[in-house]
Order: sequence, then C-alpha cells, then structure tokens
Amino acid sequence: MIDVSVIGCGNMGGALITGLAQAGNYDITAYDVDPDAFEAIEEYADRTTTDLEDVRDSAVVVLAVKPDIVPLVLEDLDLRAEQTLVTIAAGVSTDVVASETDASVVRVMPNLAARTRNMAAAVSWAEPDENVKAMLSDLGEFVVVDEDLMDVATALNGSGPAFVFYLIGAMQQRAAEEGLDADDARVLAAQTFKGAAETVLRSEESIEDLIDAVCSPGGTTIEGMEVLWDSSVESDVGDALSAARRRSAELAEEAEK
Ligand SMILES: NC(=O)C1=CN([C@@H]2O[C@H](COP(=O)(O)OP(=O)(O)OC[C@H]3O[C@@H](n4cnc5c(N)ncnc54)[C@H](OP(=O)(O)O)[C@@H]3O)[C@@H](O)[C@H]2O)C=CC1
Ligand SMILES: O=C(O)[C@@H]1CCC=N1
Repeated sequence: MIDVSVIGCGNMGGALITGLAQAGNYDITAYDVDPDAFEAIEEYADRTTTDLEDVRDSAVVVLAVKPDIVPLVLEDLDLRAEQTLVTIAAGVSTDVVASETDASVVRVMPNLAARTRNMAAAVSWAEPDENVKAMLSDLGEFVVVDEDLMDVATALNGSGPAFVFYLIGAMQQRAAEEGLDADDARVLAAQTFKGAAETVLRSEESIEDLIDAVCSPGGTTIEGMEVLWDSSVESDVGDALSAARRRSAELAEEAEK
C-alpha cells in the first residue's frame, strides 16, 4: 500500500485520484482549500481534508494546483527528506520546487486519461523513484525525459488530450451531419481513435505504413487522405503543439521570477 496525498482536487488532481483508486494498492488523502472540489472524488479518495497537516506524513505528495499557486502551497508544506514531492504544474521546474522543500522532487507531466488509467506521462527525476514508478505504471504509460524537454512533453501529452478531443469532435460532428445518430457517432469516433492508438502502440510499423494498410486501392480512405494531404491539417496540428510548448516555456519564465 503506497500512502499518497494529492494537493488540489481539480481536473488533474481528480483524475489522478480516480485512476489510483481504481488501481488499488494506494491509500489516498485528497486535500483542497475548497470542500466543493471533493464532490467528484469522494468515492475514490480514502479521506478528504482541508487541513494541510493531514498530508504531511504521506510517502508521496502530489502537487496538483495551478502553476501560480505552487509557491503558496510550498510555503506551508513542511516535508521531510525521505518523502517524495511530485510536481505536475506546467512550466514549474524541479529547481523552483526543490528550493522550497526538503523532500525529493520528481517532475511529472501527466494527462487527463489518468481517470481511465490510460495516461501518457513524461517524468524527469535525478534518480528513479520506486513509488512514482509504480504510480505511473498503474496509471498508463510513461517515458523518462530530460527536464529541458518537459515543455514539449507538456504540449504533446499534457495538452494533447484536448487536441484529440477536438479531432474526435470534428469527426463526430460531420458523421452526425451526414446522418448518423450523434451518440452513435460519438462512440464510433472515440472508439476509432482508441483503436487506432492501440494499433500504433502494439505495432512497429511506421505511421505511413499503417495509413497505407487502411487505404484499399481505389477505395474510400484514399479519397479522404487526398483531402488531408492537400490541406494544412498536419502543419496546423503542429502549430497547436508549438503554441502550447511556447506557453509552457513562458510559464517557466514566470515561475522563475
Ligand atoms: N488539466 C490537465 O489536463 C492537466 C493539468 N496539469 C497541471 O495540473 C495542475 C492543476 O491543473 P487543473 O487540475 O487543470 O486545475 P484546476 O483548477 O482544475 O484544479 C486546481 C485545484 O486546486 C485548488 N486549489 C487552489 N488553491 C489551492 C491551494 N492553495 N491548496 C490546494 N488546492 C488549491 C483549486 O481550487 P479553486 O478552483 O477553488 O481555486 C482546484 O480545485 C496545473 O499546474 C496544471 O499545469 C498537468 C497536466 C494536465
Ligand atoms: O493547459 C494547461 O496549462 C495544463 C497543462 C497541460 C494540460 N493542461
């Protein structure tokens, strides 16, 4: 049983609590300044609290507040060297957090799919932390990156779910306009993304070869792909990623001031 506290029970803190509870093997304390935040996670957390004292003995403390709130929480959070503080705030460096705590600091960029234990996470650490490794494995897939790549990871897997939701929405909407029931279109669009993603994860084929495998000669897919290849979708998706990466770097500059 790993004793974990999550500080901040909003969208991301809530997703982590939900996923860890489903994994089992975690004793979860949920802390927030606003008790209303507990509504969505009450059934998953082992206890909820508005008293920061209650998180002070956890083996792992996850800081899941907005980047500008991180310094305020750190002022009041007194952790010991044998504890681990996981920071997930976009643009807040390990050094900024480590300068305010005795705990070992691990920086993680998680994503909302922690809710369903399908999270993609990037982690940077001075040395592997076994508890954090267990948590990230229980919540999905993770890769270890150098901290200077955290901005791009933030854009890719942190912000990425929103970009994918957008694309699912676009496919759902057009299918509904073309006659499918909107709920059926939502299921088919989402399951298509899930299936395509799973196919990529389980295959060593290139993305181009996988596209090719769907394009039957003279068939339907190639007609659609011609539209995509002639469009700016590829560079627009790339530009969305770059904009998110730039914002992460800006947040880092703001956090260092
Ligand atoms: N959302 C996402 O998909 C992802 C978010 N992140 C990171 O996670 C962090 C949280 O983001 P997100 O969950 O979206 O934000 P939310 O605003 O949804 O959640 C933050 C929560 O923290 C609460 N809070 C505010 N002040 C304090 C405090 N002093 N102590 C404890 N709790 C406090 C907020 O309460 P109130 O609303 O009342 O202010 C809110 O419930 C950010 O740093 C973000 O960069 C990282 C990856 C993905
Ligand atoms: O939008 C944000 O700033 C956070 C970080 C990554 C995803 N959500």
